[in-house]
Amino acid sequence: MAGSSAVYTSCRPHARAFLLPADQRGGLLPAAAWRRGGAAPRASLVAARTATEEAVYEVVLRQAALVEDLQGRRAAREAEAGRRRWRDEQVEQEGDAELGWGLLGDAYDRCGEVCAEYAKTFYLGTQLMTPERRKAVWAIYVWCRRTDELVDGPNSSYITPKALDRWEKRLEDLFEGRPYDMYDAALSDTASKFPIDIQPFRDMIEGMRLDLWKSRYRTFDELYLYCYYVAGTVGLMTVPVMGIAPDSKASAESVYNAALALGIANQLTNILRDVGEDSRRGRIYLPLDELAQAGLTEEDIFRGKVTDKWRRFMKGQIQRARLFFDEAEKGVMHLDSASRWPVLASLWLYRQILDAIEANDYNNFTKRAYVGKAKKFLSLPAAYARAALSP
Ligand SMILES: CC(C)=CCC/C(C)=C/CC/C(C)=C/CC/C(C)=C/[C@@H]1[C@@H](COP(=O)(O)OP(=O)(O)O)[C@]1(C)CC/C=C(\C)CC/C=C(\C)CCC=C(C)C
Ligand SMILES: [Mn+2]
Repeated sequence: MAGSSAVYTSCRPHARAFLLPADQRGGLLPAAAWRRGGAAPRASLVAARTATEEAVYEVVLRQAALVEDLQGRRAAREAEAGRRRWRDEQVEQEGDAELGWGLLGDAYDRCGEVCAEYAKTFYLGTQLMTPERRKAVWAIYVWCRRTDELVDGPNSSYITPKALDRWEKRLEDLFEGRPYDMYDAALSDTASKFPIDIQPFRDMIEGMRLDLWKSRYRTFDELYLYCYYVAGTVGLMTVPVMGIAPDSKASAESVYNAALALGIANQLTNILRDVGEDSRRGRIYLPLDELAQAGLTEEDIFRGKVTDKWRRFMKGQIQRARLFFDEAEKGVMHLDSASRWPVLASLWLYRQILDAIEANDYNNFTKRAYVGKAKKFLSLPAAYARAALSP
Protein backbone atom coordinates (compact mmCIF):
# COMPACT_ATOMS: atom_id res chain seq x y z
CA MET A 1 0.00 0.00 0.00
CA ALA A 2 1.42 3.38 -0.97
CA GLY A 3 1.68 6.40 1.28
CA SER A 4 2.01 6.61 5.01
CA SER A 5 -0.43 7.14 7.79
CA ALA A 6 -0.24 7.79 11.48
CA VAL A 7 -2.74 5.03 11.94
CA TYR A 8 -0.56 2.40 10.33
CA THR A 9 2.82 3.61 11.45
CA SER A 10 1.96 4.06 15.09
CA CYS A 11 0.17 1.28 16.86
CA ARG A 12 1.43 1.85 20.36
CA PRO A 13 -1.17 3.16 22.79
CA HIS A 14 -0.83 6.83 23.56
CA ALA A 15 0.62 7.03 27.05
CA ARG A 16 -1.84 9.65 28.24
CA ALA A 17 -4.81 7.87 26.79
CA PHE A 18 -3.77 4.66 28.44
CA LEU A 19 -3.20 6.06 31.90
CA LEU A 20 -6.33 8.14 32.30
CA PRO A 21 -9.51 6.47 33.56
CA ALA A 22 -11.97 5.92 30.73
CA ASP A 23 -14.48 8.52 31.96
CA GLN A 24 -11.84 11.23 31.58
CA ARG A 25 -10.88 10.14 28.10
CA GLY A 26 -14.23 10.41 26.41
CA GLY A 27 -14.96 6.79 27.34
CA LEU A 28 -14.22 3.40 25.95
CA LEU A 29 -14.77 3.30 22.23
CA PRO A 30 -18.10 1.70 21.36
CA ALA A 31 -16.15 -0.93 19.42
CA ALA A 32 -14.56 -2.13 22.65
CA ALA A 33 -17.82 -1.77 24.57
CA TRP A 34 -19.43 -3.91 21.90
CA ARG A 35 -16.97 -6.71 22.43
CA ARG A 36 -17.99 -6.59 26.08
CA GLY A 37 -21.63 -6.86 25.17
CA GLY A 38 -22.31 -3.13 25.40
CA ALA A 39 -20.80 -2.83 28.88
CA ALA A 40 -20.51 0.65 30.38
CA PRO A 41 -17.04 2.21 30.05
CA ARG A 42 -14.76 1.32 32.96
CA ALA A 43 -11.06 2.04 33.48
CA SER A 44 -10.39 -1.68 33.92
CA LEU A 45 -11.61 -2.30 30.39
CA VAL A 46 -9.23 0.17 28.79
CA ALA A 47 -6.75 -2.56 27.90
CA ALA A 48 -9.54 -4.19 25.88
CA ARG A 49 -9.07 -1.64 23.11
CA THR A 50 -7.37 -3.09 20.10
CA ALA A 51 -4.17 -1.65 18.70
CA THR A 52 -6.24 -0.18 15.84
CA GLU A 53 -8.59 1.63 18.21
CA GLU A 54 -5.65 2.94 20.18
CA ALA A 55 -3.94 4.17 17.04
CA VAL A 56 -7.10 5.93 15.84
CA TYR A 57 -7.55 7.43 19.29
CA GLU A 58 -4.04 8.80 19.07
CA VAL A 59 -5.15 10.88 16.08
CA VAL A 60 -8.18 12.04 18.09
CA LEU A 61 -5.91 13.20 20.91
CA ARG A 62 -3.65 15.07 18.52
CA GLN A 63 -6.58 16.88 16.93
CA ALA A 64 -7.99 17.81 20.32
CA ALA A 65 -4.62 19.15 21.45
CA LEU A 66 -4.37 21.26 18.31
CA VAL A 67 -7.33 23.38 19.34
CA GLU A 68 -5.19 25.27 21.82
CA ASP A 69 -1.88 24.47 20.25
CA LEU A 70 0.52 27.27 19.40
CA GLN A 71 2.21 25.04 16.86
CA GLY A 72 -1.05 24.92 14.94
CA ARG A 73 -1.17 28.68 14.85
CA ARG A 74 2.43 28.92 13.67
CA ALA A 75 1.75 26.45 10.83
CA ALA A 76 -1.32 28.48 9.95
CA ARG A 77 0.74 31.66 9.80
CA GLU A 78 3.25 30.01 7.47
CA ALA A 79 0.46 28.74 5.25
CA GLU A 80 -1.11 32.19 5.22
CA ALA A 81 2.15 33.63 3.92
CA GLY A 82 2.07 31.03 1.12
CA ARG A 83 -1.50 31.91 0.27
CA ARG A 84 -0.66 35.58 0.17
CA ARG A 85 2.00 34.73 -2.42
CA TRP A 86 -0.64 32.78 -4.40
CA ARG A 87 -3.01 35.76 -4.35
CA ASP A 88 -0.21 38.11 -5.34
CA GLU A 89 0.59 35.90 -8.31
CA GLN A 90 -3.07 35.89 -9.35
CA VAL A 91 -3.19 39.66 -9.00
CA GLU A 92 -0.01 40.01 -11.02
CA GLN A 93 -1.37 37.77 -13.78
CA GLU A 94 -4.71 39.52 -13.91
CA GLY A 95 -3.43 43.01 -13.22
CA ASP A 96 -6.27 43.71 -10.82
CA ALA A 97 -5.59 44.34 -7.17
CA GLU A 98 -9.08 43.19 -6.15
CA LEU A 99 -9.03 39.98 -8.11
CA GLY A 100 -6.98 37.88 -5.68
CA TRP A 101 -9.65 38.25 -3.02
CA GLY A 102 -12.54 38.06 -5.48
CA LEU A 103 -11.29 34.70 -6.70
CA LEU A 104 -11.37 33.31 -3.21
CA GLY A 105 -14.97 34.47 -2.79
CA ASP A 106 -15.86 32.77 -6.08
CA ALA A 107 -14.08 29.61 -4.93
CA TYR A 108 -16.20 29.42 -1.79
CA ASP A 109 -19.36 30.15 -3.79
CA ARG A 110 -18.58 27.24 -6.10
CA CYS A 111 -18.03 24.98 -3.07
CA GLY A 112 -21.45 26.05 -1.78
CA GLU A 113 -23.02 25.21 -5.14
CA VAL A 114 -21.47 21.73 -5.17
CA CYS A 115 -22.65 21.15 -1.62
CA ALA A 116 -26.17 22.34 -2.47
CA GLU A 117 -26.25 19.99 -5.44
CA TYR A 118 -25.02 16.84 -3.70
CA ALA A 119 -26.25 17.27 -0.13
CA LYS A 120 -29.38 19.40 -0.09
CA THR A 121 -30.47 18.87 3.52
CA PHE A 122 -26.99 19.33 4.82
CA TYR A 123 -26.58 22.50 2.74
CA LEU A 124 -29.73 23.82 4.35
CA GLY A 125 -28.22 23.11 7.76
CA THR A 126 -25.11 25.09 6.94
CA GLN A 127 -27.29 28.16 6.40
CA LEU A 128 -27.63 28.44 10.16
CA MET A 129 -23.88 28.68 10.69
CA THR A 130 -21.86 31.88 10.68
CA PRO A 131 -20.68 32.81 7.15
CA GLU A 132 -17.06 31.94 7.98
CA ARG A 133 -17.96 28.50 9.29
CA ARG A 134 -20.43 27.78 6.52
CA LYS A 135 -17.84 28.48 3.84
CA ALA A 136 -15.24 26.37 5.63
CA VAL A 137 -17.58 23.37 5.92
CA TRP A 138 -18.44 23.68 2.22
CA ALA A 139 -14.73 23.68 1.33
CA ILE A 140 -14.14 20.54 3.44
CA TYR A 141 -17.24 18.90 1.99
CA VAL A 142 -16.06 19.50 -1.58
CA TRP A 143 -12.58 18.13 -0.89
CA CYS A 144 -14.13 14.96 0.65
CA ARG A 145 -16.57 14.59 -2.22
CA ARG A 146 -13.80 14.94 -4.81
CA THR A 147 -11.65 12.45 -2.94
CA ASP A 148 -14.50 9.92 -2.85
CA GLU A 149 -15.23 10.56 -6.55
CA LEU A 150 -11.69 9.45 -7.39
CA VAL A 151 -12.54 5.87 -6.42
CA ASP A 152 -16.33 5.92 -6.81
CA GLY A 153 -16.87 8.34 -9.69
CA PRO A 154 -17.11 7.82 -13.45
CA ASN A 155 -13.31 7.80 -13.90
CA SER A 156 -12.64 5.44 -11.02
CA SER A 157 -11.43 2.61 -13.29
CA TYR A 158 -8.47 4.79 -14.31
CA ILE A 159 -7.46 5.60 -10.75
CA THR A 160 -4.20 4.04 -9.61
CA PRO A 161 -2.28 4.29 -6.32
CA LYS A 162 -0.03 6.77 -8.14
CA ALA A 163 -3.00 9.06 -8.84
CA LEU A 164 -3.85 8.99 -5.14
CA ASP A 165 -0.22 9.82 -4.32
CA ARG A 166 -0.54 12.85 -6.60
CA TRP A 167 -3.80 13.82 -4.89
CA GLU A 168 -1.99 13.61 -1.54
CA LYS A 169 0.83 15.81 -2.86
CA ARG A 170 -1.78 18.38 -3.89
CA LEU A 171 -3.21 18.18 -0.41
CA GLU A 172 0.20 18.88 1.13
CA ASP A 173 0.66 21.80 -1.25
CA LEU A 174 -2.64 23.38 -0.37
CA PHE A 175 -1.92 23.03 3.34
CA GLU A 176 1.35 24.87 2.68
CA GLY A 177 -0.49 27.66 0.90
CA ARG A 178 0.04 26.46 -2.70
CA PRO A 179 -3.45 25.57 -3.98
CA TYR A 180 -3.77 23.95 -7.39
CA ASP A 181 -7.26 25.10 -8.33
CA MET A 182 -10.06 27.20 -6.89
CA TYR A 183 -11.59 24.43 -4.74
CA ASP A 184 -8.15 23.78 -3.27
CA ALA A 185 -7.76 27.52 -2.69
CA ALA A 186 -10.94 27.54 -0.61
CA LEU A 187 -9.71 24.67 1.56
CA SER A 188 -6.27 26.25 1.80
CA ASP A 189 -7.87 29.42 3.11
CA THR A 190 -10.00 27.39 5.55
CA ALA A 191 -6.93 25.56 6.85
CA SER A 192 -5.32 28.91 7.59
CA LYS A 193 -8.29 30.16 9.59
CA PHE A 194 -9.17 27.12 11.71
CA PRO A 195 -6.96 24.76 13.75
CA ILE A 196 -7.29 21.96 11.20
CA ASP A 197 -4.60 19.31 10.89
CA ILE A 198 -3.65 17.57 7.66
CA GLN A 199 -3.65 14.05 9.17
CA PRO A 200 -7.39 13.26 8.89
CA PHE A 201 -7.26 14.38 5.23
CA ARG A 202 -4.28 12.10 4.59
CA ASP A 203 -6.09 9.28 6.32
CA MET A 204 -9.15 9.71 4.11
CA ILE A 205 -6.92 9.26 1.07
CA GLU A 206 -5.56 6.13 2.78
CA GLY A 207 -9.15 4.84 2.94
CA MET A 208 -9.46 5.39 -0.82
CA ARG A 209 -6.23 3.42 -1.28
CA LEU A 210 -7.84 0.56 0.61
CA ASP A 211 -10.82 0.68 -1.75
CA LEU A 212 -8.49 0.13 -4.69
CA TRP A 213 -7.44 -3.34 -3.58
CA LYS A 214 -9.45 -4.51 -0.60
CA SER A 215 -12.96 -5.88 -0.95
CA ARG A 216 -13.15 -8.09 2.16
CA TYR A 217 -12.83 -7.33 5.88
CA ARG A 218 -11.87 -10.28 8.03
CA THR A 219 -12.75 -8.74 11.40
CA PHE A 220 -14.58 -5.75 12.81
CA ASP A 221 -11.21 -4.30 13.72
CA GLU A 222 -10.29 -4.13 10.02
CA LEU A 223 -13.67 -2.63 9.17
CA TYR A 224 -13.37 -0.11 11.99
CA LEU A 225 -10.11 1.17 10.53
CA TYR A 226 -11.73 1.53 7.10
CA CYS A 227 -14.67 3.42 8.65
CA TYR A 228 -12.26 5.72 10.47
CA TYR A 229 -10.42 6.44 7.23
CA VAL A 230 -13.43 7.31 5.10
CA ALA A 231 -15.83 8.81 7.66
CA GLY A 232 -14.37 9.16 11.17
CA THR A 233 -11.87 11.53 9.59
CA VAL A 234 -14.75 13.81 8.51
CA GLY A 235 -15.68 14.33 12.15
CA LEU A 236 -12.09 15.25 13.02
CA MET A 237 -11.86 17.65 10.08
CA THR A 238 -15.07 19.47 10.90
CA VAL A 239 -15.02 19.94 14.70
CA PRO A 240 -12.40 22.72 14.54
CA VAL A 241 -14.79 24.58 12.24
CA MET A 242 -18.03 23.76 14.06
CA GLY A 243 -16.41 24.95 17.26
CA ILE A 244 -16.89 23.81 20.83
CA ALA A 245 -19.45 25.75 22.90
CA PRO A 246 -17.65 28.33 25.04
CA ASP A 247 -19.80 27.38 28.06
CA SER A 248 -19.19 23.64 27.63
CA LYS A 249 -17.43 21.82 30.44
CA ALA A 250 -16.55 18.89 28.18
CA SER A 251 -12.94 18.31 27.21
CA ALA A 252 -11.95 18.87 23.58
CA GLU A 253 -10.91 15.24 23.58
CA SER A 254 -14.39 13.96 24.42
CA VAL A 255 -15.94 16.15 21.71
CA TYR A 256 -13.49 14.86 19.11
CA ASN A 257 -14.20 11.34 20.30
CA ALA A 258 -17.91 11.93 19.71
CA ALA A 259 -17.20 13.32 16.25
CA LEU A 260 -15.18 10.22 15.42
CA ALA A 261 -18.06 8.07 16.65
CA LEU A 262 -20.51 9.95 14.42
CA GLY A 263 -18.37 9.29 11.37
CA ILE A 264 -18.07 5.60 12.24
CA ALA A 265 -21.82 5.32 12.94
CA ASN A 266 -22.65 6.98 9.61
CA GLN A 267 -20.34 4.71 7.68
CA LEU A 268 -21.57 1.53 9.39
CA THR A 269 -25.12 2.60 8.56
CA ASN A 270 -24.12 3.32 4.97
CA ILE A 271 -22.61 -0.16 4.75
CA LEU A 272 -25.68 -1.88 6.22
CA ARG A 273 -27.97 0.01 3.86
CA ASP A 274 -25.86 -0.86 0.79
CA VAL A 275 -25.12 -4.58 1.35
CA GLY A 276 -26.88 -5.64 -1.88
CA GLU A 277 -25.45 -2.82 -3.99
CA ASP A 278 -21.91 -3.44 -2.75
CA SER A 279 -22.18 -7.21 -3.29
CA ARG A 280 -23.13 -6.58 -6.92
CA ARG A 281 -19.77 -4.79 -7.22
CA GLY A 282 -18.09 -7.81 -5.62
CA ARG A 283 -17.62 -6.03 -2.28
CA ILE A 284 -18.49 -7.19 1.22
CA TYR A 285 -18.00 -4.57 3.93
CA LEU A 286 -19.03 -6.93 6.73
CA PRO A 287 -16.74 -8.71 9.20
CA LEU A 288 -16.27 -12.18 7.72
CA ASP A 289 -15.57 -13.75 11.14
CA GLU A 290 -18.91 -12.47 12.46
CA LEU A 291 -20.66 -13.74 9.36
CA ALA A 292 -19.12 -17.16 9.94
CA GLN A 293 -20.15 -17.11 13.61
CA ALA A 294 -23.71 -16.46 12.44
CA GLY A 295 -23.47 -19.49 10.13
CA LEU A 296 -23.35 -17.32 7.00
CA THR A 297 -20.96 -17.38 4.05
CA GLU A 298 -19.97 -14.97 1.28
CA GLU A 299 -22.23 -17.00 -0.99
CA ASP A 300 -25.21 -16.15 1.22
CA ILE A 301 -24.49 -12.47 0.64
CA PHE A 302 -24.24 -12.89 -3.12
CA ARG A 303 -27.42 -15.00 -3.12
CA GLY A 304 -29.16 -12.23 -1.18
CA LYS A 305 -31.86 -14.26 0.55
CA VAL A 306 -33.28 -12.96 3.84
CA THR A 307 -33.21 -15.85 6.29
CA ASP A 308 -33.51 -16.04 10.07
CA LYS A 309 -29.75 -16.33 10.29
CA TRP A 310 -29.43 -13.12 8.27
CA ARG A 311 -32.00 -11.33 10.43
CA ARG A 312 -30.12 -12.34 13.59
CA PHE A 313 -26.83 -11.21 12.12
CA MET A 314 -28.28 -7.87 11.01
CA LYS A 315 -29.81 -7.23 14.44
CA GLY A 316 -26.32 -7.44 15.96
CA GLN A 317 -24.81 -5.14 13.32
CA ILE A 318 -27.58 -2.57 13.78
CA GLN A 319 -27.15 -2.69 17.55
CA ARG A 320 -23.46 -1.89 17.18
CA ALA A 321 -24.09 1.03 14.80
CA ARG A 322 -26.58 2.42 17.35
CA LEU A 323 -23.92 2.25 20.07
CA PHE A 324 -21.74 4.54 17.97
CA PHE A 325 -24.66 6.93 17.41
CA ASP A 326 -25.28 7.01 21.18
CA GLU A 327 -21.64 7.83 21.80
CA ALA A 328 -21.80 10.61 19.19
CA GLU A 329 -25.00 12.14 20.54
CA LYS A 330 -23.34 12.81 23.89
CA GLY A 331 -20.88 15.11 22.17
CA VAL A 332 -23.19 17.09 19.90
CA MET A 333 -24.57 19.27 22.68
CA HIS A 334 -21.04 20.49 23.38
CA LEU A 335 -20.62 21.93 19.92
CA ASP A 336 -21.07 25.63 19.39
CA SER A 337 -24.81 26.40 19.46
CA ALA A 338 -25.09 27.36 15.78
CA SER A 339 -23.44 24.10 14.70
CA ARG A 340 -25.50 21.78 16.88
CA TRP A 341 -28.66 21.74 14.84
CA PRO A 342 -27.26 20.58 11.49
CA VAL A 343 -25.10 17.95 13.20
CA LEU A 344 -27.90 16.65 15.42
CA ALA A 345 -30.33 16.66 12.51
CA SER A 346 -27.90 14.70 10.36
CA LEU A 347 -27.32 12.24 13.21
CA TRP A 348 -31.04 11.65 13.71
CA LEU A 349 -31.72 11.36 9.99
CA TYR A 350 -28.93 8.89 9.43
CA ARG A 351 -29.86 6.83 12.47
CA GLN A 352 -33.37 6.45 11.08
CA ILE A 353 -31.92 4.51 8.15
CA LEU A 354 -31.30 1.71 10.66
CA ASP A 355 -35.01 1.79 11.58
CA ALA A 356 -35.83 1.64 7.89
CA ILE A 357 -33.69 -1.50 7.46
CA GLU A 358 -35.69 -3.11 10.29
CA ALA A 359 -38.93 -1.96 8.71
CA ASN A 360 -37.82 -3.67 5.47
CA ASP A 361 -37.50 -6.90 7.48
CA TYR A 362 -33.70 -6.74 7.02
CA ASN A 363 -33.91 -7.02 3.26
CA ASN A 364 -30.96 -4.83 2.39
CA PHE A 365 -30.20 -6.96 -0.66
CA THR A 366 -32.90 -5.70 -2.98
CA LYS A 367 -34.78 -3.03 -1.01
CA ARG A 368 -33.24 0.35 -0.32
CA ALA A 369 -33.80 1.65 3.18
CA TYR A 370 -34.67 5.29 3.09
CA VAL A 371 -36.19 7.86 5.40
CA GLY A 372 -39.39 9.32 3.97
CA LYS A 373 -39.84 13.06 3.48
CA ALA A 374 -42.41 13.35 6.29
CA LYS A 375 -40.08 11.72 8.81
CA LYS A 376 -37.19 13.87 7.59
CA PHE A 377 -39.15 17.06 8.04
CA LEU A 378 -40.37 16.05 11.48
CA SER A 379 -36.78 15.44 12.59
CA LEU A 380 -35.60 18.90 11.64
CA PRO A 381 -37.67 21.00 14.08
CA ALA A 382 -37.21 18.36 16.79
CA ALA A 383 -33.44 18.52 16.36
CA TYR A 384 -33.64 22.31 16.29
CA ALA A 385 -35.51 22.41 19.61
CA ARG A 386 -33.11 19.96 21.24
CA ALA A 387 -30.06 21.80 19.90
CA ALA A 388 -31.31 25.07 21.36
CA LEU A 389 -30.77 23.77 24.89
CA SER A 390 -27.46 24.66 26.51
CA PRO A 391 -24.91 21.84 26.96
C1 LIG B 1 -19.34 16.27 18.48
C2 LIG B 1 -19.85 15.82 17.20
C3 LIG B 1 -20.74 14.66 17.20
C4 LIG B 1 -19.45 16.48 16.08
C5 LIG B 1 -19.90 16.23 14.73
C6 LIG B 1 -18.79 16.08 13.77
C7 LIG B 1 -19.29 15.82 12.43
C8 LIG B 1 -19.85 16.93 11.66
C9 LIG B 1 -19.18 14.60 11.93
C10 LIG B 1 -19.58 14.30 10.54
C11 LIG B 1 -19.51 12.87 10.26
C12 LIG B 1 -19.97 12.63 8.88
C13 LIG B 1 -21.14 13.34 8.30
C14 LIG B 1 -19.33 11.77 8.14
C15 LIG B 1 -19.63 11.52 6.72
C16 LIG B 1 -19.53 10.11 6.45
C17 LIG B 1 -19.72 9.79 5.03
C18 LIG B 1 -21.04 10.02 4.40
C19 LIG B 1 -18.67 9.24 4.38
C20 LIG B 1 -18.71 8.87 3.02
C21 LIG B 1 -17.66 8.00 2.57
C22 LIG B 1 -17.53 6.96 1.62
O1 LIG B 1 -18.61 6.06 1.67
P1 LIG B 1 -19.23 5.35 0.42
O2 LIG B 1 -18.39 5.55 -0.77
O3 LIG B 1 -19.53 3.96 0.84
O4 LIG B 1 -20.54 6.15 0.32
P2 LIG B 1 -21.31 6.80 -0.91
O5 LIG B 1 -22.03 5.68 -1.54
O6 LIG B 1 -20.31 7.46 -1.78
O7 LIG B 1 -22.22 7.82 -0.25
C23 LIG B 1 -17.90 9.29 2.06
C24 LIG B 1 -18.67 9.48 0.81
C25 LIG B 1 -16.63 10.12 2.17
C26 LIG B 1 -16.77 11.52 1.76
C27 LIG B 1 -17.53 12.29 2.76
C28 LIG B 1 -18.34 13.29 2.42
C29 LIG B 1 -18.54 13.75 1.03
C30 LIG B 1 -19.06 13.95 3.51
C31 LIG B 1 -18.32 15.16 3.99
C32 LIG B 1 -19.22 15.88 4.92
C33 LIG B 1 -18.90 17.01 5.52
C34 LIG B 1 -17.60 17.70 5.38
C35 LIG B 1 -19.89 17.66 6.39
C36 LIG B 1 -20.11 16.96 7.68
C37 LIG B 1 -20.91 17.84 8.55
C38 LIG B 1 -22.14 17.62 9.07
C39 LIG B 1 -22.78 18.71 9.79
C40 LIG B 1 -22.92 16.38 8.91
MN1 LIG C 1 -18.55 6.85 -2.32
